[in-house]
Order: sequence, then structure tokens, then C-alpha cells
Amino acid sequence: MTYDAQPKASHFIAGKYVEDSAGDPLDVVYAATGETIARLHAATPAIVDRALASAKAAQAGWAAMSGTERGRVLRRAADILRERNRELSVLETLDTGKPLSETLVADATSGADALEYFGGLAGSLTGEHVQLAGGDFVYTMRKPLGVCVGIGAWNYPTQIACWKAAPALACGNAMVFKPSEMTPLCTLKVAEILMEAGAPAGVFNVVQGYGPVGAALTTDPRVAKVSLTGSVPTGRKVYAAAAEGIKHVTMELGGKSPILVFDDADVEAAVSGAIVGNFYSSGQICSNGTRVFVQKGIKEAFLARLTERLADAVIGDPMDEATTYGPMVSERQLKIVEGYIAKGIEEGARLVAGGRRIDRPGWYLEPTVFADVTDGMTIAREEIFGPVMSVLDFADEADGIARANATEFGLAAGVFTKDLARAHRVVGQLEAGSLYINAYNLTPVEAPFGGVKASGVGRENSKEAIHHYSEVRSVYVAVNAPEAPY
Ligand SMILES: NC(=O)c1ccc[n+]([C@@H]2O[C@H](COP(=O)([O-])OP(=O)(O)OC[C@H]3O[C@@H](n4cnc5c(N)ncnc54)[C@H](O)[C@@H]3O)[C@@H](O)[C@H]2O)c1
Ligand SMILES: O=CCc1c[nH]cn1
Repeated sequence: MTYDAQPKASHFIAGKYVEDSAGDPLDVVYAATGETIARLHAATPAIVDRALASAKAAQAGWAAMSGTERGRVLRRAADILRERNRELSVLETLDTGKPLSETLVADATSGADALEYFGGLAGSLTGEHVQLAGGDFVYTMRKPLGVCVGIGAWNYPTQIACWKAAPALACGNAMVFKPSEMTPLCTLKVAEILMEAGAPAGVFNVVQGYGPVGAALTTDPRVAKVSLTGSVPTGRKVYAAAAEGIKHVTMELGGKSPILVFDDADVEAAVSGAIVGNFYSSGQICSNGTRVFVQKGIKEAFLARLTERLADAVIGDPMDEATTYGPMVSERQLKIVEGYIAKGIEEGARLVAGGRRIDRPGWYLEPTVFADVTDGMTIAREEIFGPVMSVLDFADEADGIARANATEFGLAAGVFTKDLARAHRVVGQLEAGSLYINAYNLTPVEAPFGGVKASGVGRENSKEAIHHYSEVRSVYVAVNAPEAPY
């Protein structure tokens, strides 16, 4: 099968595709076959400069439009994403290797939700009136930050671009977005669609590249804010570089999230939560609940049902809609995960499912489950970012909470129990940004998403995101003549 994945050019600047073949080559390899399906080029310094200049030039005019007009553009873009969902989902599958059965429901559709939601909010972004003594008052104005930079990870290229662009543009900012070097294709389509929907040229630009391009964008004095989705080590670098310029940041980083399954949980629901929380997108989701703490009384039933249901995963061609489990994004990522599996075995965890590379072209790794994992093992401490679930025993509520929190990360956490009083008591003590009761890994645009501790700073989605793409100014108005001491 041949796929037409080659874009018109590598970058999208000031409303047009732009190429500069002097940049380092950036090949797109289809994860399901290992074939190179497109060649792009990383941005040269001249391209980075052009993109930032274009965003800077466009931003003031975009901010001067009414929120209702900006919102209309975003909502039109949402409609186009939905109309082209199939075409965009195929491209997302080519970019990432995720099965079409997932991309049809979780990528362009999630991007469209963000554009629609923030498009709806754009017209109602207002300040406040604050009455003071004696008739004086203060009013506040909510202002855009200016030029924002978005830097993406490779697991959800369309979603990540839209989750950043939608609130940024709703508030009147312009954006330069650098997708992950692993998945450069989808964001170009988002840029094309925003222009088609009526966004002025320069309001959303895309430049490709590796880490140094992201670093050049982060440190440029024209940039007011950097929003990164990536690993904690990259987050530390980008946060530090942004701090040098006193820039705003959003850091959407990694995790090692816990799921607590109590004795009284519905086994079927808990197994479903653990499956979506570990194997959706072949385990390449930041918020995955990769430490599954299972109370002793339910452990055998949980493991038995989990292994039974894993046997029903349809592993195959991601373009076949019957496939429910696809390849990992790259051979490099697959080898990193194989290294963790070897470490798990070496450190004494019990392999109860999977563990091997699948004998077919592309980067396929079996959904893998380890039981009898202990807190000190490498697979229980480090983010693997692949299809590896660690099942740990726990004694009681206090033990489960303490051990769930014993990590530098704090992105998500889940609790499965029929005792709702306990569920609320437990989530109230778990150190994570997204908490789930009898559910896992759902990310509706209406709910804030983001981490605590090393998992991040700031929130995407919901009204919370508005605070991270705008700032408040206050105006003091005197109605009486001012007094002075002399
Ligand atoms: N919290 C979230 O919302 C979220 C979502 C998806 C992925 N992630 C995390 O992302 C990681 C996997 O993605 P990845 O491997 O692409 O992450 P990564 O940290 O390797 O790269 C992320 C992005 O940062 C860029 N980058 C690298 N060095 C940079 C630098 N010095 N300055 C600026 N940009 C730089 C990369 O080119 C890429 O675009 C995992 O840790 C995962 O948990 C988090
Ligand atoms: O990968 C992190 C963000 C996310 C979680 N679920 C879907 N996307």
C-alpha cells in the first residue's frame, strides 16, 4: 500500500507553505511498516525568524478583532476538522501509527472540541468592575500575552496543537507551533484549516525541527509564552530557558500515575480502566495509570480477567478499523520499552502477559503486564511511555494512598471502589492534577488537564486555560479629586 503523506512543504508561515531545504532532513517513518513516507526539513534560523516575525505582525490585528469574531473563526475550523475527520484520522495514523479505530474518535475530534469550546468562550472574555470606598472604582482588562510558542510531543499531534492553539487564539494571541520531529504532518493540516476558516495569515504558524529549534523559539525575545508538551527532562530545560526571559509557561509533562483497585471494586470496570489506562495508543499516553495497586482480596480475579481480556486485543494493520492495538511510534521508543521489560524481569517482577516484540514489520510490542511489582523496582518508578503495566499489592487505604503519592510525578490518579465515601476521601488525598473515580483517562475539554509536582505547571482545556493565555490589568478610576499631603 502506498500513502500520499508528503506535505506541500515543511513549514507553514504567514498563511503559506514554505520550504528551506537547507534545514536538516526530517524523515517520517510509518510505524506499521518501517517505511519512510515523507521527507521534511528542520527550520533554519531564517525560517524561525520568519515565523516569529509573521506571528508578531499578525497578533495585534487579531487581538483587535472582537472575541465573537475570533470565536467564529475557531468554530468554523472545528466544523472543518469534523467534516474531514476521516482524512485527518488517516494522516494521524500515518504520523503516529495509532490505529484508525482510535484516531477516528480521539484526535481531530478532540481538536475540534477544543476549537469549538474556546471559540464559544472567546466572546465572553471580560474583566471585572470593583467598587471602592468613596465612589472610586477599579476595572480590570483581560489582555492577550502576545506571541505564544507551542512545542508538541509525538503521541497526539493534532490534539496537542489544538489544545494549545484554541485557547491561545481565543484570547487574541498569535502562535508559532513546533510539532515533535517524530510526527510533523498533522499540525500542518491544522494550520491550513485555521486559515481556511478565516484566521488572518500569521496568526498560527508551524515550523518543524528537533530540540534546538524548540530552544531557539523559547529564548527569542519576541515570545511571551511557551507551552510545552513533553518529558520532565525537556520540561526542566524549557522552563529554565523561559525563566531567563521571565516568560509565561505551561508545562504538560510526564507521569507514573497510580490506579487503586479496592477489594469491593467491580472487577470488570477496574479491568477496563486498567486496559484503557495502559494500552490505548500502545501505552503512549502521559496520564496512563501504569502503577496499578490491587488490594489482596481482588488480586487473583483482577489478573485472571485482565489476561483473558488482553487476549481479545486485535493487533494488526492500523488502517484496518477492526484493529484495536497498533505499533509503537518508533523503533527507538520500542527498544527503550524493551529495555524496561528486561529490567522488570531482572529485578524479579512476575511477567503475566506479553513482554515480546511481535514478529511482523513495524514497531509492534505485546501489551505487557507485570505482577508482584514492588515500589523500588525501576518499572514502578520511571515513566516507560509504552505498553507496560505494573501491578502492585496494597494492604489498606492508608497504605495505598501513601504509596500512590510516593513519586515525583503527579499527572493523574484513579480509584476503583463501590464505596463512594471512600472514593471521595481517597481522591482528596491523591497528589495528581486529574483524578478519576471508577473511570480512567477521559479528557473532556470542559475539564482542566495538567499535572502537579514534576508533572507540570498550568492547565490545558476548560476555563482554566484562559488564565494561562491572558493576563489581567487593573485600571484605577478616581471620581473625586485626588488628595496629596502637600
Ligand atoms: N502532560 C501532557 O499533557 C503530555 C501529553 C503527551 C506527552 N507527554 C509527555 O511527553 C513525553 C513523550 O514525548 P516526547 O518523547 O516527544 O518528549 P520530549 O520531551 O523528548 O520532546 C517534546 C518536544 O520538545 C522538543 N524539545 C526537545 N528538547 C528541547 C529543548 N531543549 N527546547 C525546546 N524544545 C525541545 C522536542 O523536539 C519535542 O517537540 C512523555 O514524557 C509524556 O509523558 C505529556
Ligand atoms: O497524552 C496525554 C494527553 C492525553 C490523555 N488522553 C488523551 N490525551
